[in-house]
Amino acid sequence: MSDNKKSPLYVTSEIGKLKTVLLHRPGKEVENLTPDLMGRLLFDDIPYLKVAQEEHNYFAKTLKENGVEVLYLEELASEAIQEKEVRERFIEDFLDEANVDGEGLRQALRKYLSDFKNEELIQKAMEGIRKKELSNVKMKSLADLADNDYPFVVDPMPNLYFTRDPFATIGTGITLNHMRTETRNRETIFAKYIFENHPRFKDKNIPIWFNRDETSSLEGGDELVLSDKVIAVGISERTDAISVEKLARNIFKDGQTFETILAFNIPKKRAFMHLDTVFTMVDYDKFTIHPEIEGPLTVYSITKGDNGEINIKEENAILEDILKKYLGLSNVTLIRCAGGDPIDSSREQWNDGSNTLAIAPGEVVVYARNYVTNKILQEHGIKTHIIPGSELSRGRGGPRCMSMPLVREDI
Ligand SMILES: NC(=O)NCCC[C@H](N)C(=O)O
Repeated sequence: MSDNKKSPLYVTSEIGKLKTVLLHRPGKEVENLTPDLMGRLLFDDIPYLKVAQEEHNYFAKTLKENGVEVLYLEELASEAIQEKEVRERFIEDFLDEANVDGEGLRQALRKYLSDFKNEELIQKAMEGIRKKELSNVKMKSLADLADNDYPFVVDPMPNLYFTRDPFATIGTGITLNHMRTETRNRETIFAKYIFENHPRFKDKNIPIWFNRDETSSLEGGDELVLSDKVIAVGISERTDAISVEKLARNIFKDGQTFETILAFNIPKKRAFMHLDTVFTMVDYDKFTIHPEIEGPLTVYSITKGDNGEINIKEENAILEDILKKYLGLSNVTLIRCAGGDPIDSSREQWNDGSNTLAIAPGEVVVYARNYVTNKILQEHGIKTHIIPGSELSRGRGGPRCMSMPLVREDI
């Protein structure tokens, strides 16, 4: 893929030196969480925003100090809607996807949003709109008069700081994902507008391997680029098996270097919502793993067949041997979360002990609170960049979940 090195997107591994990454600093959307909303909006507690932002700033600073260009979702999105026609289209799509029904309410919201500058409009779209914000806007909506208990006219999107999930960079393209839940599916509108309209990406012929109008779901936390030939995808609580097959057919057709997709069938449960909550790559031949998935794990290989067809096979070997075979390695080490101790590993996995972000081969960003696993990583020769995550982890995501690499060097 060396001809493509000028592409605004270029990711051929999980561990190549990280050059450009997309983050979102958590904003007021997190303060629109209430106990009644937590379950539906996929949080287990309400983070203290001030501290969550400080922790996030530390994360961004760690990346910048290590030579990474940090881009912010909120900035790219507001730069993408500069043209009046694009901004208007964005508002209409946003209202549709927020299920704002009834012309009276839509008119009130259009009027309310018309005063916002682009940056403020994007922030507002992210944070949600409380009913009381519309008290000065004349509204003629029967629904508003009748359903007066619910405090929002538009729900917040508190999971946006997990930039890993709504789209994923693979090679020089993306999957623009269809998410399992409505709350997370709404987030994909920002990536759609960025890739279609931002000068950095617009007209750059970025291939889209999977689009958000698909009916089956695929989420970025399940998509791991292990090498320029091999992709791992989780079949999980969030990603359907059929989505993996669709991705394989599209990516194999497109002339990229990828030849195999390893589909990891993992238990469907909240704590393991994506493959990257239980398995990440930390070095050429080393991976973190949560021991609880090792027993139930089944891996299927999908390879390029003749005439655009694909071959699907259940792999009958242990995970180390499957990885050795497809990655052409003579040795593979699986580093178990908290060394496999049943109590420490489930506690640390819950707070993303297995969810590392590699910034170079053998160098990862991890949360301080997972000190048992971090020490074991260090004993395996892995350099750990330790960041605080007491508030950030309340959303159930770690450093890999909070980052979407756009460019990495080849390994
Ligand atoms: N890749 C990841 O595992 N992302 C973490 C997403 C956490 C978020 N609260 C969610 O449930 O979707």
